[in-house]
Amino acid sequence: ANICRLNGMVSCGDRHKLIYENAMLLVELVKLSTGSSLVTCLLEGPSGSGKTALAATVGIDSGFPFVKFVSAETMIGLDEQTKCARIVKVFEDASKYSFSIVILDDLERLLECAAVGPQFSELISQTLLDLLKQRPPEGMKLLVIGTTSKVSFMRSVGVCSAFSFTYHVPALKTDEVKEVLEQLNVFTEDDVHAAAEALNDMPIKKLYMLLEMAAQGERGGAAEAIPAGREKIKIAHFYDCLQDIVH
Ligand SMILES: Nc1ncnc2c1ncn2[C@@H]1O[C@H](COP(=O)(O)OP(=O)(O)OP(=O)(O)O)[C@@H](O)[C@H]1O
Repeated sequence: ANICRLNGMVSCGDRHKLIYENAMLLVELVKLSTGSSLVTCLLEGPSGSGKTALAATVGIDSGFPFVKFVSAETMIGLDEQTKCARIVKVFEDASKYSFSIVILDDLERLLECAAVGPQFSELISQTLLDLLKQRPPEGMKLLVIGTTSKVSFMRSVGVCSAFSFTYHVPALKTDEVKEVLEQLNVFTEDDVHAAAEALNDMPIKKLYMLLEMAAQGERGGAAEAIPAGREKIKIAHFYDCLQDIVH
């Protein structure tokens, strides 16, 4: 059992909520458009800020019959041509449905190229740029959501401007951290405030890592007690863990 899995999605403040709402408006835009339509949206922000989770949530909540992730993880070891073919195939599959979402997860990793020479694949970036411009066949409606933590790199290779909307998914500020901690209920009421005060500019992934560490307890004993809600994280131990991750 761990804290992250037990709690599912938590709300992490108005800024994240607004991005979700905007993205859901794009879903509506795609739905209500007449003829064919292609809407593209880029979620950029620091590593671990929750971009993938947000894109996945929009995919699920859209109710669209075709929602597919394109991610580098499923293409490890493939050559450029094969990767391109895989990506193109996903878009072809999408066009068989009236309403589709394609999530291009972690664009910088999709563009990575193992071969020596340039650090990214021109072939893959050109393929993506073409797909982001290509109008789907008549009657097909497609929303493409890209995610990246390397926005300036994406800008330099022209990928940013290929998306019609861009949203910045931020790391969490103190009050947003507090909102998350309150939902997770891993501190006593007194300690929630103190713990949140110690954290600012924290990507949600890092926050979870820190909490998992702290939940292990000083002697590694309380691994089950805290996720199960039987015990709370001790604030002194939490501060120690925080020291460990910042240094
Ligand atoms: N609202 C949320 N509620 C609960 N967990 C979340 C939430 N948002 C993100 N997470 C969790 O935080 C971790 C990081 O999120 P995610 O992978 O979406 O970030 P990312 O910005 O895509 O990261 P990267 O830049 O490394 O690809 C994941 O384990 C995810 O499940």
